[in-house]
Amino acid sequence: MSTDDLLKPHRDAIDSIDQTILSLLNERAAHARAIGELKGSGVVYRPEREAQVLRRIQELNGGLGGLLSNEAVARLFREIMSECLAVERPLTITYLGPEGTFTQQAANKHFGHAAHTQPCATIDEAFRLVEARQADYVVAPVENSTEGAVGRTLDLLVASPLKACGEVVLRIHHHLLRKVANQEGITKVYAHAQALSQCHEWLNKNLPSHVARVAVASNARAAQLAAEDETAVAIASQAAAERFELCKLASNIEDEPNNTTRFLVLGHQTTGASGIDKTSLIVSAPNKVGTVHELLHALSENGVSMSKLESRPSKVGLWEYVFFIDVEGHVEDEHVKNALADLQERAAFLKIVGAYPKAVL
Ligand SMILES: O=C(O)C(=O)C[C@]1(C(=O)O)C=C[C@@H](O)C=C1
Repeated sequence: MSTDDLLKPHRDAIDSIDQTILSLLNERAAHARAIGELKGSGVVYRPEREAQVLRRIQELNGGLGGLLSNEAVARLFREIMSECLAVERPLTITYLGPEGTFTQQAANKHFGHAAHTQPCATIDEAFRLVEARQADYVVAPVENSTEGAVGRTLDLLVASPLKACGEVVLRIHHHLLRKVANQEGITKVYAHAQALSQCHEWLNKNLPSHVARVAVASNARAAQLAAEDETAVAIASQAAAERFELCKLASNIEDEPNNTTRFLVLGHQTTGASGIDKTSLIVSAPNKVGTVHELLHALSENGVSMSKLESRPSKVGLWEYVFFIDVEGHVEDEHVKNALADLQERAAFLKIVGAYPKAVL
């Protein structure tokens, strides 16, 4: 028997399975449309339900012991839900552009590719469009595992009326990109300041010292500049390499192999509990000895675990600080509710930025 003959029964089986999958996908989309009609002019995107759907799929997949990894099935169902949601109403997500930034990658990871992503010139503008209801959600970076907090986002969180309804965790890989596929005659390397510092050791070891390091607004902008200048290289993502048709001179050049950025998704809605949630808070303490300890005690006394604590100058009084705190659990959970009530009594200022499902993907 020829190879073609041997392939045939498998391909026939795949054709028939695809037909079944296709009709089931359309059946699923019809239910989504019916749900959308029931929601009327209300909020269509339900992060808590999406997290539950993805977690259930992973649980079912684990039980099946099939060939596909939990990560793979979650990615597939992420896209299925994205298309089903677009049947209800397509979403517009703002982010710090240009196209090809890690934030756009984070937006697509969280909302899938049926959502329309809209690049903005600044994080401020990305927030403003959503605040003015000209877009549905904003995705903004809050912290990087090697670089720490993204100050501008944290400052915007203090004043913005938007609420956090999701988080995205993205592994960051940097590549060295150039218009031509060789290392000769390189005079400068363009990158975002954070990428330059995240690849500092690698650059010291692998590029001659006369190569100038030029910080630009984003890694995608760096890729764009490298596409216009053959003597330049850029540090940027795979997406930027593809978008600007650049050659990859070196892959994964970040010094820290677990380099990860965490993003928040913000919109106008409050999100219900999904079962595995986080709550983001902003707290400021009166300027007295021991108050920070007292604030944190309000959490531990009520059995609430903290997953992040970041402080920044409040910009109001000299030496006054605001604290960005993430806790495990949802504001509707009894122990979190009690901790927040205690915190409210001890803090000069308390803002609940939002409660949202822990990232699944
Ligand atoms: O359950 C809903 O509310 C739906 O709209 C359906 C659905 C889905 O495709 O499963 C789609 C969008 C929502 O964000 C959550 C889930």
